[in-house]
Amino acid sequence: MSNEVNTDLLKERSTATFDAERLTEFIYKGPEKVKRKRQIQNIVLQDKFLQSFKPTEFYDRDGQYNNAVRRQIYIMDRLEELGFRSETDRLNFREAAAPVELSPFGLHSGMFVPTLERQGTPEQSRKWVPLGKSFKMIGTYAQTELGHGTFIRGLETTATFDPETQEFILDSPTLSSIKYWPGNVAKTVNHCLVMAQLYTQGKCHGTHLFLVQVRSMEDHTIMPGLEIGDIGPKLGFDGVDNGFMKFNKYRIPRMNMLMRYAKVLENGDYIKPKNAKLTYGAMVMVRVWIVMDAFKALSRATVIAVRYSAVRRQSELRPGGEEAQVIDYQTQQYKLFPLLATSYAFLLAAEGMSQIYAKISSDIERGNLEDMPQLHALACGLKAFCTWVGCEGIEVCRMSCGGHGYSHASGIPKIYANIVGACTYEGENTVMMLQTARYLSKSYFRGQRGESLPELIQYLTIDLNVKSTLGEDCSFESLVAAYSHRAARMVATACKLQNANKQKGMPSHDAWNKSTVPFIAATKAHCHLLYAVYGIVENMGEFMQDGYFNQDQISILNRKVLALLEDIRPNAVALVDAFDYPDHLLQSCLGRYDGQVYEALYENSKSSPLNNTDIHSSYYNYIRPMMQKRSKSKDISAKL
Ligand SMILES: CCCCCCCCCCCCCCCCCCCCCC(=O)SCCNC(=O)CCNC(=O)[C@H](O)C(C)(C)COP(=O)(O)OP(=O)(O)OC[C@H]1O[C@@H](n2cnc3c(N)ncnc32)[C@H](O)[C@@H]1OP(=O)(O)O
Ligand SMILES: Cc1cc2nc3c(=O)[nH]c(=O)nc-3n(C[C@H](O)[C@H](O)[C@H](O)COP(=O)(O)OP(=O)(O)OC[C@H]3O[C@@H](n4cnc5c(N)ncnc54)[C@H](O)[C@@H]3O)c2cc1C
Repeated sequence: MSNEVNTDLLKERSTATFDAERLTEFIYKGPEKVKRKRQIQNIVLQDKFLQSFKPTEFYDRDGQYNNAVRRQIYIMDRLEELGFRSETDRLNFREAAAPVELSPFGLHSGMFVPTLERQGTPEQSRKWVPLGKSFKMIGTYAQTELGHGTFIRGLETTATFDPETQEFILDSPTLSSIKYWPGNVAKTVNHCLVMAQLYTQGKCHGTHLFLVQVRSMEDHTIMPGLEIGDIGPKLGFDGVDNGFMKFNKYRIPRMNMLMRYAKVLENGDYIKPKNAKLTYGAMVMVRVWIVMDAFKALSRATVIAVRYSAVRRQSELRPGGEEAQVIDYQTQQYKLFPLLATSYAFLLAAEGMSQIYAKISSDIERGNLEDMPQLHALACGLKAFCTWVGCEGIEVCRMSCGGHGYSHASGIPKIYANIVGACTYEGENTVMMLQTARYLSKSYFRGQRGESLPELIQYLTIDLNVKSTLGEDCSFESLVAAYSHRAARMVATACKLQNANKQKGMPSHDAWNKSTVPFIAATKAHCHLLYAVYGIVENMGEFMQDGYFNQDQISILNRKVLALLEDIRPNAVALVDAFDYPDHLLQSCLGRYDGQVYEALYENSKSSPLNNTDIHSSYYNYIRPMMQKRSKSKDISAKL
């Protein structure tokens, strides 16, 4: 490979109107943090073991899982040796060391240990959390069943208290009650946090979490009374062993129920939690993280597509002129620049969401549950919105790289295959949006009654008769007002339909169901408040429906969006460079910093396993016999 940087990319970088390094410092919160991140990434780059892995797509599933376990355990050991204690250092190391591989221990660190910490009594946490943190106990979060994922109240696994033995008996009474999907259940873990219907004194008290040992701590054999296995290949997540698990009257001690909020006493008495939804805390936390995952996935795809578009030349823009960089086509800019802006918006939204989560979750820990519904609504809506928009955007990035985007060598298919799972896991997106919609609906009616609303949704009470004051400058205030107006109008419309349904005599659940399509649209509009001119132009109908904008204003917006493409054009490469994703993190022949994409693609294709031999065994096994048979055939059409 040549060491030179592609001349087009060099030019792009030299003509940027701002210093990309300053923006990188803003993203990572200061020059010292950027320096530290790069140092850590360099440690990974110098590490011979970590660099010895071929791209994951060159391994079969068994190989991918095996490599994932091997690599992740090596990462854990190295983190210990290096003495990295800060969460940021550890995350930077992990991301650099395994940039496109999901960890078979992800749910252990991401859900299992935090849930033990937050949902266990102080005594339970003291006992289990150190075991989890030191990986003496490896666990996961096992909730979903063959028959139910969304509807947690419909889960069928039972945990029946037996006061005689002071145990819970876990059982899978039906086929549909078999746990199905939980990550890392199949081969990796020896413990699970199992969500099951609690029965005591003959009464069901709803779903609760239980710590269940599923494999022997000595030899990893499956505990008697359990059936466990892998669910098979999926769209992505190849390094993750999503599993099934069936309980056959399997006993665990009473104290293995997580009892921070709800309790079962020795005599079988049940003590209710302050709020039954506290058991769902782990899901809320992961939904918040997913917003950051959506940012990472979309921004990586955007870096790849923008850099490649600056290097790729195709067709003549000026008749008879040189072939143009595809980034100079207005249509290409319209595809990619809004995604670049969206990436930045997602980053800020994810950071804002994390701060809100930290504040409200610490209130909850202290027993103040007042803001729980607001946190839930925000996390559900943003998780769904950012994963939907992120996935659509990644697909646009892939297609904007033409044919090469379709190759794994572009790096984009893997980004997509992993993040698209997030539209489903941790709450299917439509269902999540409808949770936010319920919150908006209730808040709208509260606003109508003159009650005060939390700051984020105070816009629901604005006067809908006011028209836009947007002028040539497309001021920030006029844009925010437009989004608020559109969302408020759409929420009001959906609520009015819900009300009209009720007034027709429908029971409230039907009145709700028969207004959920407009509610989803309204909730998307609510989440869309992150956007500016592009979002209006793309959804013009919704902004115009009640004549909020006049014809002149629409023309202003259409002109503005095209002018913005021109403003961004000289800065597009610098704006993606600022994310500061090194090549080994992107794992993309198209998104390389040096832009040497053709050399990289050509080199990469040589490592395809099909190139191990010039003549493939299938020639001897099938093609040659077929040709020999045909050449002996009397059929003249087979003779050349
Ligand atoms: C490669 C390239 C890399 C490059 C790119 C790099 C980027 C990386 C990209 C890749 C990523 C890497 C990551 C790897 C690891 C991932 C592992 C995956 C983990 C997945 C784990 C899971 O997948 S684990 C299972 C999750 N499974 C759910 O998520 C079920 C949803 N289902 C519900 O969540 C409930 O079922 C549902 C609907 C709320 C109703 O709940 P329900 O029926 O009990 O309640 P009701 O309907 O009766 O509601 C009664 C009232 O409670 C309110 N309420 C409900 N919940 C509440 C709450 N939490 N807080 C407050 N309030 C709440 C509700 O809003 C009502 O309020 P109101 O009355 O005011 O209307
Ligand atoms: C990659 C991946 C990893 C996963 N990891 C885990 C894990 O570690 N642990 C775990 O416990 N689970 C895990 N899951 C399972 C996941 O959490 C569930 O699949 C998810 O919650 C969706 O539930 P479901 O499959 O029941 O979908 P369903 O609810 O059956 O969805 C099917 C359709 O019905 C619609 N629908 C359902 N209910 C409603 C409603 N009330 N209103 C309107 N529409 C509705 C949905 O919108 C969807 O279109 C994982 C799933 C995936 C894909």
